[in-house]
Amino acid sequence: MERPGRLLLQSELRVRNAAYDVSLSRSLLIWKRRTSSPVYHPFRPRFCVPLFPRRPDPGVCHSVPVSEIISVREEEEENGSRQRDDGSWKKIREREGKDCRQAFTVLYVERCRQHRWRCAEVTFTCSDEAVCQHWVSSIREQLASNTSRPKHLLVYINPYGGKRQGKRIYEQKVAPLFTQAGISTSVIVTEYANHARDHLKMEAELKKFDGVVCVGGDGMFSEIIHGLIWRTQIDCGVDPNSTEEALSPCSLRIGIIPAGSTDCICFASVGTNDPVTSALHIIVGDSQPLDVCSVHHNNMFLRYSVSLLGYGFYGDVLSDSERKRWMGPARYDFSGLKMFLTHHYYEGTVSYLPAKGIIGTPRDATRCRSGCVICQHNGQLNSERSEKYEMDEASDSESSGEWRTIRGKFLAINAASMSCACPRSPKGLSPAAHLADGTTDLILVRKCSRFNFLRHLLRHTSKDDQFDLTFIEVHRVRRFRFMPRHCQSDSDLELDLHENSKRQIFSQICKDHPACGCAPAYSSWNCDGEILTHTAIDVRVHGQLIKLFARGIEELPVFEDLSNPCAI
Ligand SMILES: CCCCCCCCCCCCC/C=C/[C@@H](O)[C@H](COP(=O)(O)O)NC(C)=O
Ligand SMILES: Nc1ncnc2c1ncn2[C@@H]1O[C@H](COP(=O)(O)OP(=O)(O)O)[C@@H](O)[C@H]1O
Ligand SMILES: [Ca+2]
Repeated sequence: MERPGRLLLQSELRVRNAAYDVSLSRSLLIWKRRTSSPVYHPFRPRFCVPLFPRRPDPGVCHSVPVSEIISVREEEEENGSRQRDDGSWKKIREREGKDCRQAFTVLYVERCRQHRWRCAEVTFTCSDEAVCQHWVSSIREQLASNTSRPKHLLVYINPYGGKRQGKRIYEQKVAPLFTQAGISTSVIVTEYANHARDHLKMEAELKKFDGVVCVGGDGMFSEIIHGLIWRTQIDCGVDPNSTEEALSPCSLRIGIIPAGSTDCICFASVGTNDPVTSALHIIVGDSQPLDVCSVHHNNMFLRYSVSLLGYGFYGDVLSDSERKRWMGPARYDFSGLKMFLTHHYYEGTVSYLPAKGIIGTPRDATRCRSGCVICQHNGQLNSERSEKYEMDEASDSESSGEWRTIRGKFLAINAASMSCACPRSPKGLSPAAHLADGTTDLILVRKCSRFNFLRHLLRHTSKDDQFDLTFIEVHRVRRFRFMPRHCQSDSDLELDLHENSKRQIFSQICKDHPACGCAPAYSSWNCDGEILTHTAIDVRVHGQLIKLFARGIEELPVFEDLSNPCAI
């Protein structure tokens, strides 16, 4: 068997007017300039920004992982011009040697600022046609042997998400890249809300595809997972409505092309909201598992959530902003300010099952990043647990008293299954939350002054810890329940009868008169950007139920000369 580092090909080729030693192994394509004194650097560095001064001069030596090559294209010289194999014409450069007859272009991923990826290209010329052919076929062979790359994709576009640019973004920025990478697509532009969900549930021929692409915002992504999770359970014979049954993980990966208002699922799993970056993560076949919460009311299934489940502040912001959709993404700023000033608090009881045996807490300084060991460790733990305890987990723990209960008045109750980072808050609602650790971070913001709540909110946008305040508590949990005060048991209600009846009458009178300062009894739940129809809910985390075409946010690489294959 061949060792991974063994060279498959090595030739002297030309890049523009300079000679390069070019080599291909299973893992890397390297081109290294032959002369030791660099005079002319025809290429941009692999990284757009010169972040790494200790690296060898990037004009002299480049390396690209084979896994990050997008495609290879043959170029042919004809009548003094060079013709691409796609038929378009390109003027040959004068400085190219006359003996250079054949050329091929490699398209590859280039990393730019703030986790953005771009498609870069390099053209190699060689005097021998056979050598050129050999290079092209060898690179293509390597790409074809990568089984994680998708070949056929089912694309859903929400034409009305965000600034209504979904269709244009897909056609102009994404589709040409898919074509270059040899990916075939079946595209559906949705005609009504829940079109994508219902198509996935009932019609889509999922066997034909290697993945689903969602062009839209968090609400559109929610439609896609509802369709896909439902369909997977039906196909696997699992009751999708069950509160206790373990759900079957979905095999098809989902790619998100951000074209919505918040796009926090894309931002928190890729590090940026950029359609080209997302398209490239899909092309190279990345895979990132993701936790999903199921939400039930009285044993009746309501919805799934992957990012934020928010009662109080975020629920009110969403309800208010839905009436202002015409404003586009700015509706959240408007409603956010309005709800901050309104300053409603809500009473209720939160019970939760703390996540035991896991590594990590919501107050950690470590962040969930590409290849996260915490997600790997806790993910493994979760699958062992579900094999061991099967369906009895909840009742067992309840009787053994593992559940904890908190009663109080809350400005907000937020459950973040991932950081919920987005451009508005680049570190997110729970900066240390993990994409795939099988837990959600339950954040309780108790009634406090407007000034204190503002301090908490502003800390989402600064380096300060938004949980380091006396009226905030945060717990990493596997399961939780919420019961608004007015739904509590008779004995509870009797205790508060006097105060309660006074309040209920008062709140009814005041429902349409918020200026009097009387708070309504209920808020609603914001579930990944959708309003839930019930306030009393039971939430359970299903670790790693779905997978994205993403790899988590990449750490900024620290290059040492020795780690660079060109320097060895
Ligand atoms: C006074 C300064 C206030 C700064 C507060 C910053 C906190 C912002 C945290 C936002 C967390 C958003 C979590 C994601 C929610 C989306 O699912 C949802 C729906 O997104 P979509 O419209 O479908 O893209 N958007 C909102 C705002 O509820
Ligand atoms: N063709 C359509 N017409 C109307 N609504 C749609 C359509 N397709 C999807 N939707 C709905 O639009 C809502 C918002 O979509 P989303 O893409 O998340 O944008 P935004 O981030 O601006 O909210 C989602 O709830 C989705 O179900
Ligand atoms: Ca999680």
